[in-house]
Amino acid sequence: MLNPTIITQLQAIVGETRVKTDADSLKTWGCDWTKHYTPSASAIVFPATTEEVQAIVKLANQENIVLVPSGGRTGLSAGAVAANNEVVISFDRMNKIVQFYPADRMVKVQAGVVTEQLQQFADEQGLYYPVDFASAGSSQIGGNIGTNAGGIKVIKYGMTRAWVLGLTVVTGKGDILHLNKGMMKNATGYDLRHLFIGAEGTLGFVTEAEIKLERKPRDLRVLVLGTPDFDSVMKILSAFQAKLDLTAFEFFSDLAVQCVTASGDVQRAFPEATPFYALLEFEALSPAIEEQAMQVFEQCMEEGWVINGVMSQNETQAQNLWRLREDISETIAKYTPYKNDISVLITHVPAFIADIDAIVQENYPDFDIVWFGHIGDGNLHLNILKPANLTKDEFFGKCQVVNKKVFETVQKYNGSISAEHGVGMTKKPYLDYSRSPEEIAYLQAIKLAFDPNNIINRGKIFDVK
Ligand SMILES: O=C(O)CC[C@@H](O)C(=O)O
Ligand SMILES: [Zn+2]
Repeated sequence: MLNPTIITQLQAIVGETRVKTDADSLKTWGCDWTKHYTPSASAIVFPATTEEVQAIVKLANQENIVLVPSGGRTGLSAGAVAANNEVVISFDRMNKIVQFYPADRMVKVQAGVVTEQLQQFADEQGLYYPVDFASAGSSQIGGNIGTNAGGIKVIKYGMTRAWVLGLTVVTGKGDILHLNKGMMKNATGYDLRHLFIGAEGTLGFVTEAEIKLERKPRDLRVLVLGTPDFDSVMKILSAFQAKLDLTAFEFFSDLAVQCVTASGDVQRAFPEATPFYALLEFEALSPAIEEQAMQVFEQCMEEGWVINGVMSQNETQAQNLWRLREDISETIAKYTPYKNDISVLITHVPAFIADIDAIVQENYPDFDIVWFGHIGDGNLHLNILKPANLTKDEFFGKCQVVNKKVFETVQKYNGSISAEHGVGMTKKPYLDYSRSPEEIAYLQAIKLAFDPNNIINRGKIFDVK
């Protein structure tokens, strides 16, 4: 329970109606999509400017109040969950496009701008914001920056980091910093902007960002190829990459397709089921490129790597094929899945998957496993579905035991325990499988340099003394 005088002080900063303490609001803004924790926020505050955020941070330092940043609440690692009576700072009101710089192909936005809103703005200018994922309709740019969000176009366009040219932040100390100010070139020492990207809001609040835009892709074609086994998926990747510049390369298993098509409004790519599918996309900039793609497709069929496949003939078909991949996460949510978001070098993917498969077969003989992911980037999403006869706690307990083996394998291949969803609270106990003790000590020192009283997003990624 928050002291009523603090509520009054928060209201004095943001306005009386901009502080919510009713049960519904505490529940809604106190959590993200993670199902592991019970939200327990003490208040939700909706600032409208960087200066208001600064005033809140200064008050929090004086009164020792812990703050949790909240964007579109689509996170999957509990990075934006308030489970310990924290005050949540929501960016819902900071949703304006601030300024467009056509000569720089850049736009300055507030942190609460929704990803899709930015994509649409870019489109209206004849340009393109390439970071894309299924939750683009809800996720906010500030949250994307916090997790260095990836998604379905990383193979060509990189992660969110590649598109952030500048940041305005309020540090945990309450200082406003303008980092890199949108410049392409700036060789003046440490680039603090990059520390805030992927920091999951532990160093301070991102309030505005300068975002680079790109030329629009043209004549995109989507191919879905059914494969007899996982190894064929990687052979298909090499065959296509040798001849074409891909804008996406994803994979998923037939169980994923069963879950998506069960929803009723998405069709299979072709009638017969195959164990795995590769989805790839490229720009058919000329008939020769399209011809080249068909040749590789035929070569893959001759090699036995592809059993069946289709190529989109129009935009609607392309969208339907994409939905087979993009709808997976949402359609499996009802099974309370235990999620892994792991990555290794592409070189190691075949051996890594074989090891993970052996662990899964031995330890989860009775559980349904949905395999999918951005395998062209070496990123696998492993989702274990909860059997109806187990409670959530029993199920997560069992998965956590097996998780140790999964993460030992990640470590064996020098991989990451979180490729794109972040560490938050769910992956915090496993951080040392990907980061050395020396590295974690530097991270903790950096955290305390920006947030000496440990006011912002306390207990996320790692603990500090
Ligand atoms: O739900 C998941 O495990 C992955 C969600 C998202 O990163 C995706 O690639 O669809
Ligand atoms: Zn993903």
